[in-house]
Amino acid sequence: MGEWLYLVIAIAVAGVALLVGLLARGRSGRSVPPAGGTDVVAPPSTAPEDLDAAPAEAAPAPAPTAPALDKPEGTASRMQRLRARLAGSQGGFGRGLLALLSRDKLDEDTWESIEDTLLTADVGVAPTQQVVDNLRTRLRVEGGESPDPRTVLREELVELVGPDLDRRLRITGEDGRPGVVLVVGVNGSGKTTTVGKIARILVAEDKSVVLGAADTFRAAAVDQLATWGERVGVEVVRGPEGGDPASVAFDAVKSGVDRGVDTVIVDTAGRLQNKAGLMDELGKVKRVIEKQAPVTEVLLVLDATTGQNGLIQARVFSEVVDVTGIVLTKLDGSAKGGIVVAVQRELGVPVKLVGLGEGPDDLAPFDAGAFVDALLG
Ligand SMILES: Nc1nc2c(ncn2[C@@H]2O[C@H](COP(=O)(O)OP(=O)(O)OP(=O)(O)O)[C@@H](O)[C@H]2O)c(=O)[nH]1
Repeated sequence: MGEWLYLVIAIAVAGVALLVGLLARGRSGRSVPPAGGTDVVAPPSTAPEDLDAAPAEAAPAPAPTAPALDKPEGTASRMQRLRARLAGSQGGFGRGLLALLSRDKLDEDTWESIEDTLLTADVGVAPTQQVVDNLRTRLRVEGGESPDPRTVLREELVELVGPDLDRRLRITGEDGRPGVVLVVGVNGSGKTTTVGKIARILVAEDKSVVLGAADTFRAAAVDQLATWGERVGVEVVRGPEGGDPASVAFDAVKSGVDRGVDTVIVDTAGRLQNKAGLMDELGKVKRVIEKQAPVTEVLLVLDATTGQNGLIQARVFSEVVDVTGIVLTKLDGSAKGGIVVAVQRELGVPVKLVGLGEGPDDLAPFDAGAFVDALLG
């Protein structure tokens, strides 16, 4: 009798289990168990138009968080976009040269037009003469097949721009200390904007950065830099308005050293009232910084639209500080890309970065081949 009772109970339990199993299967509509044997249940099938609808049971409200940070544009898309912009602003100059060189007959009038085109693009007198002489020699048809003007022009322009110059930014320090980038240049050349843009490039490359707002002369510049920093979560060290720029620079580099960041970038004031004043101020900023860590890069920011005037300013700055690289800004607003050649010759320092717009990611490393390709379209 006892055995019978056990048997009946066992059959009843098995029956209930089977029924529950069938019901569950019917509800989920699934015929295959989730792969991997986990207990993750696939979400109920949702019609596409329902995807945006809020779920019936709202998720708990997110805890208040810090303001969302900007995600700086990645290198590949930035470069592609800016190359197109460079071609847009400089293409006329390059394509104009190519059209002249592609004429059936290269007479004296044509050579004169080629020379004028180079001079108008701010290449400078001596480099223009040199490139015209080389083109004349190489494109002289001496029987046989005539050389391809595009290939010859490309090679000559790349050579003019300097394919072998070391254009790497020295943003890394030694002995565990940060790299220190000092950014100098006249008012309005785009220093503060450039400091912000470089910070974004570094953040996009997962580098840690501190900014020093040592342009204490102009309160707006300090606020402007603070905004650039906030947008990408970078610390900006600032001092009182009209305070000592060297002291802000010192504090910024100290903070960078203490926090063990990769790079400190210091923005400076651009007053050019007289050379002695500038020398005193920038000299002091550099000396004071170097109590903490060596300055690894001094970038001179030059506005490409200022032509010969810009070159004179560049010379004054290079006499005051040991410039190691040039940032040519506003190339988007000037068809005079030849200034790259002129300024490199003038200072003996490579152009390392070019500014191609007011957007936060409109700064690109300079590359001779890519630049000439953009000129030729
Ligand atoms: N179109 C264009 N505008 C730029 C570029 N770089 C900077 N600018 C603009 O130039 C103006 C001046 O830039 P700032 O960064 O304030 O110049 P600054 O040298 O720091 O000026 P001070 O603080 O007065 O010394 C701003 O309106 C920038 O948006 C560029 O590459 N292209």
